[in-house]
Amino acid sequence: MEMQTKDWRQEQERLAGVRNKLQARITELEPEVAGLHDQATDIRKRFWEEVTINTSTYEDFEESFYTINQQSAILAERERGHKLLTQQWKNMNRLLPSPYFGRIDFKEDGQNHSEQIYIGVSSFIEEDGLSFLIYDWRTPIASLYYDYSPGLASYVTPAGRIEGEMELKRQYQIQNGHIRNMFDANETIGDELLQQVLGKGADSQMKSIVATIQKEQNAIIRNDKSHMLIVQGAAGSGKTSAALQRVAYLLYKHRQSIRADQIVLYSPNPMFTSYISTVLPELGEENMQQTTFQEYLDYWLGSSLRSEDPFDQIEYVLTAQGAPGYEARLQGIAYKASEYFLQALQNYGMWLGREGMCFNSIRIRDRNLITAERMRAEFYRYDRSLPLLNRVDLLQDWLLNELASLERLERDAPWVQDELNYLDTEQYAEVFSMLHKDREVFDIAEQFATVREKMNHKRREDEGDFDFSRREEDLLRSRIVKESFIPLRKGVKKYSFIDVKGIYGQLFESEAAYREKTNGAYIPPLWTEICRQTKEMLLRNELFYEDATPYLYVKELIEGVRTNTEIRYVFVDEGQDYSSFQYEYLKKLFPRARMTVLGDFGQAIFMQSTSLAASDSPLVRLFGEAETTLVRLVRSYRSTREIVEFTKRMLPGGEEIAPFEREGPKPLLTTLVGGEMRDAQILADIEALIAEGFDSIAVITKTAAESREAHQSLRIHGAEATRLITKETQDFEKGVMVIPVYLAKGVEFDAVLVYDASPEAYGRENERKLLYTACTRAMHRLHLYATGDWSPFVQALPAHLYEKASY
Ligand SMILES: Nc1ncnc2c1ncn2[C@@H]1O[C@H](COP(=O)(O)OP(=O)(O)OP(=O)(O)O)[C@@H](O)[C@H]1O
Repeated sequence: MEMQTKDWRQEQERLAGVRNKLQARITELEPEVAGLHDQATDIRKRFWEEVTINTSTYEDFEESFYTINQQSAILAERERGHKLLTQQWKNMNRLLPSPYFGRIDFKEDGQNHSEQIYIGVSSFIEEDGLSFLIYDWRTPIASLYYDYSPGLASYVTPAGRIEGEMELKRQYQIQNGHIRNMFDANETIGDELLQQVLGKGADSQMKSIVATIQKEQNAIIRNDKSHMLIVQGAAGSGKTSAALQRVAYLLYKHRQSIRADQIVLYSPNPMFTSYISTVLPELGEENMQQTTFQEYLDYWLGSSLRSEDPFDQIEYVLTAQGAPGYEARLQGIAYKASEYFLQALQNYGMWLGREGMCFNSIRIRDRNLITAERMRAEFYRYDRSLPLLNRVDLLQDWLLNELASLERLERDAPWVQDELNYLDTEQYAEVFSMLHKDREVFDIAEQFATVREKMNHKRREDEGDFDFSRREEDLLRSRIVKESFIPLRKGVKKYSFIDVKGIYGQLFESEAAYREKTNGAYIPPLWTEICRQTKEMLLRNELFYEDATPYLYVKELIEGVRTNTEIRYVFVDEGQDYSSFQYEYLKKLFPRARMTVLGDFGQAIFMQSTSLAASDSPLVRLFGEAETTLVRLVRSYRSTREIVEFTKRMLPGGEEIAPFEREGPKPLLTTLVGGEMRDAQILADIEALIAEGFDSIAVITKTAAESREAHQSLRIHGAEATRLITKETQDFEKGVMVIPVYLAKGVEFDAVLVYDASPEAYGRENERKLLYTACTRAMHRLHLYATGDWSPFVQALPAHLYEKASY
């Protein structure tokens, strides 16, 4: 929209005015911020010099205690003040180059003039403490900016809904204190600023979308009602962006009660973690905790068992077709992620309550101290109505008692005698001096003994005496035995007497046994082979990825559930890639947390995927319908209209996906006569893309194996600078890279080159979503290559959606 010059001038003047005030406040705060900092460090340094600890009398002690308390109270007060001021100071500095990005003029019903609301990344209030020069984007009134076009509008405050009329909505691009651009929005004109933002190139770091949050995204960001918020959103619809804005919103809204480390976000891989790590700091907030499910599994499984990671699992699924046992493994993956299996394990828990618990004998020096049989007998003696957990605790107490009495008996065991004989003089000396110390410590007894010695004119027992050496030996024996019982006791406390591996393993003995133990659970057809594979892994102290969560589930069924009550919000990104099992798990792990799950079933490329949106989705059942809100995002912001039109046709049900209006060339399908030709052509295309100014370019392959080959062969053809991305890659950088599709999830590139779009690569139904995921990583350009036929998912697309080339 054309802007009146008068408006421009006024806006420039206001901007200059606000910036002056910001600058003034910064200058004002500067010495205080610096001074406070000095003071605080100063006090901390002198802290222990000023308080002398005097404990000779009780009053002195009280006095010192009081001084310490007082000092630390002053310190805490100063530090609190310091933190607040520093925060303010930082906010002002962040505002200075670009104080705001939006403005609305709002006339509240019943008022006769409208108020100008300028919106920025944090609030800035006049010296008088009353008028807002800038409103934080998270304030209630700022939601008007995101939710409405000019016209009737309303927003919700803690006191109720405020209605009125929005007379103006204006967007600004302000850089280094200058207005670069200004747009007025009305019903017909879309989001100009968004148009501009989306036209730019991909970055190695995700950016905040605070200035252009869309209405449907705003609903996600500000949702504070449900226990479970599920977002099913098309590729590029801003799920991750909205999630991060939501974290910032929650931190603001609940700033009195929630810290950043009480929010945890599950990411698909470490590279993704680095990709999104700058968004919150950019918004002036601290980062939430970030982790992956794998990290958690590894932590709790400890060193006793090694779990495969999800990337090795998917690599197997994608590359091992035709290998013996392949079909069974696939069935196993699906089954072990299902609610059938969850139910089966719950039933198994009941069964274990009646029979079949497995224990590890407690052994000392290749000898059974307490056998598994004894434990089992003891265990099933307890009241059967008690839950498994409580009986395990009873058994634990019993074991600790048993150990105590066995320890006494053990002192006379032959091996202890052997050890005694091998003790060196140093160890003897140590015990000897211990015995003497004993004597000095009990100095009343010592004095008494001395007196008695004098009275009786009799020398008392000493080193040379028989009794003394017996005591010495006793002490040595008990020390030797104690040493070797410490680990046993520790083990019992950590439940290592429970044979979880055996308990999990015995589920996979035979079909009939499984049926019996799980109360007639559903069994997949290739069960016998699934059993064989599972047991083979267990024998090597390994677990398939699909077994890891169920294994922990069984472990906790018996040992009790681990919980973290600190965490208040859990975010799961790429939520379609988690099994119902894993969700069940997260729910238990964080009993006081609300959950936000974001994902796209269209990109469900792992076998254990969960549908997020279906009415019978296990996710909805997790907290129940009443506690769950489901939001769908269908507008795709990442890719140009041409790319979205192309990709959405690959998905059944993809019709509902709507592109944001941004134009570019159609996807290009290049057919080549051979692999050599392909590599040469890909290199030429990369050169051309770089010349066009694109600097984030990804050659996407189906598997890691294919990535390695492609990378190798592209290098041979001259692409030295190309980077190979593997599951170990920690940082996301710009440039040209080769990457397997399952690692490219969640990130985006200026240009995507699908290395091999043949039927061999993407032919089976479960490969459809892989191809879709690969293609939807592209923002501006999409190229596909094939050396023979095209994948059926490409062939099925109408020809007007792409260009063709062949060499
Ligand atoms: N409101 C918005 N304003 C500006 N940019 C946006 C907005 N929403 C989304 N985007 C941009 O669209 C792109 C895709 O966003 P994002 O990665 O959050 O989508 P996603 O739904 O998580 O995608 P995927 O499912 O493919 O991982 C990003 O570049 C993001 O900055």
